[in-house]
Amino acid sequence: MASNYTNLSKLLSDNPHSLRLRELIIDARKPEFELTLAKGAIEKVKHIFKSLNKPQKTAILKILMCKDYVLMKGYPGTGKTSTIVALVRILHQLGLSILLTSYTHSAVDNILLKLKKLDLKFLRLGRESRIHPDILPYSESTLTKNIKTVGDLAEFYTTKQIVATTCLGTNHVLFTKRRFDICIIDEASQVLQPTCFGPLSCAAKFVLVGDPKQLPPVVQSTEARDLGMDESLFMRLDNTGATYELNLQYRMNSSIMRLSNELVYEGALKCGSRDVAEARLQLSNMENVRAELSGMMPAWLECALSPQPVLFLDTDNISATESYDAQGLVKNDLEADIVCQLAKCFLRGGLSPQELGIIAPYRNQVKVLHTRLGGSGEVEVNTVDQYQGRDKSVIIISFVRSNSKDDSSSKGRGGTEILCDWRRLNVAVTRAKHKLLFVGSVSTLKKYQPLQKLIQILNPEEICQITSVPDR
Ligand SMILES: Nc1ncnc2c1ncn2[C@@H]1O[C@H](COP(=O)(O)OP(=O)(O)OP(=O)(O)O)[C@@H](O)[C@H]1O
Repeated sequence: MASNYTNLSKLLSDNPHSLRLRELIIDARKPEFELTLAKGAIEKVKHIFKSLNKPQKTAILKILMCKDYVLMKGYPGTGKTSTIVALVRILHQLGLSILLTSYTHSAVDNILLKLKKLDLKFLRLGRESRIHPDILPYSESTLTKNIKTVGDLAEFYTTKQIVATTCLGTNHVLFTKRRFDICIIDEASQVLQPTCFGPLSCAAKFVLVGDPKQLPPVVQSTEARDLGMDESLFMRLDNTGATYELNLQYRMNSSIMRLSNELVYEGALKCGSRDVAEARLQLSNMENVRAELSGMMPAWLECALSPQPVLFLDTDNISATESYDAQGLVKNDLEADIVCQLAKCFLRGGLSPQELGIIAPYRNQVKVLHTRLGGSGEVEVNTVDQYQGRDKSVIIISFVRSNSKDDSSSKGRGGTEILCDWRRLNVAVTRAKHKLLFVGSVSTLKKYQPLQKLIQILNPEEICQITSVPDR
């Protein structure tokens, strides 16, 4: 919290840079752009542009031409990381200094691992315990090990062309000494506005990379949320004419992508190639599993194991009612049984455990599933929040809620109920590459607007009734 106050005081400081930032952020002044690029600039970096698609190229060109800022809106799987890597290479080649930041340590290091492979040199600030082991050779303590004098240290801090840290890491002494040509904030739609002001105050212009249709900043206090604390800077600046969209995605096949398009993106999301659009789950041993189970396999399981990419398994016919543990936390044991049976079949069919992901909106259900799957090795079970920015070949989502309470009681839980959050649902449905399975009670889930919409947009063959309880 203290660094957020410090950042706010920086924004309110009496200097030309803070004044310009206030004009852009508080007064919502339109950002300015150069009309052309400097001669020769494109020639120098043409080879880096080659691997990018058209929206990615446009976004980078606009960044090179901007005088103030650009927002790069990256829908799920559209190559945000690849585009940031290309951008950093281009800026580096053009001799500009770059401050690279993100909300989490893992996102910073994800980009740095790719820059390392390309042989780019950088300084990674931050606690060593939070830095990826392969990035440690670029940490401050490693790189300053042989520096003996204050003068040499000052020179070291002022000459590193690429410096990377989290948004909260910009309270380092280095930032009192220098201003970067450009600062990039990845995962910007998850960062609190005052936290963003830290990196912004250290650079002449900035690039925010994010997607306001995915998770917003985490704000625990309902009062603060109601007062607008969860509005990210990305969201605030999204309508000023500086947003460039990356809409070609390389993750989901077309059936999975359609859900997100109909839920939130209004058809803007497109498959990057035919191969991506048509990709299906192909498992080497699935035919054998089907043969072994033939005659014993209920219709819903047969349907779930078929190559069909999207399926909602409805539990209404088996009364898989939600329950509560001693602390009053919600779980659903029967849904957990169904998820485990599905997981076991996919693993026996030849799916690698690393390519199977299980999502539950409630932590208690995550715990139950973890315990049940204990024997299955590395299958990751997590909440939606933990899955942002990640993908798996197959995703199974257990929605948990199943009750006979009337409509008004679930509305009573109102906007704070996790299942009412469109952005969380959007993140959940955009993690699977080849197959996406939902498990839940249609009659209960219809009481939550985003899920009502999801159920409504599914094709009839994408909904299947579970008619028999799986063995434990
Ligand atoms: N122009 C491109 N042409 C072909 N493939 C691409 C292109 N850009 C990105 N990709 C591929 O798309 C996949 C996703 O890229 P990347 O990890 O950069 O996406 P992202 O937007 O950061 O993902 P997330 O939504 O998880 O944050 C990668 O496999 C990457 O190689």
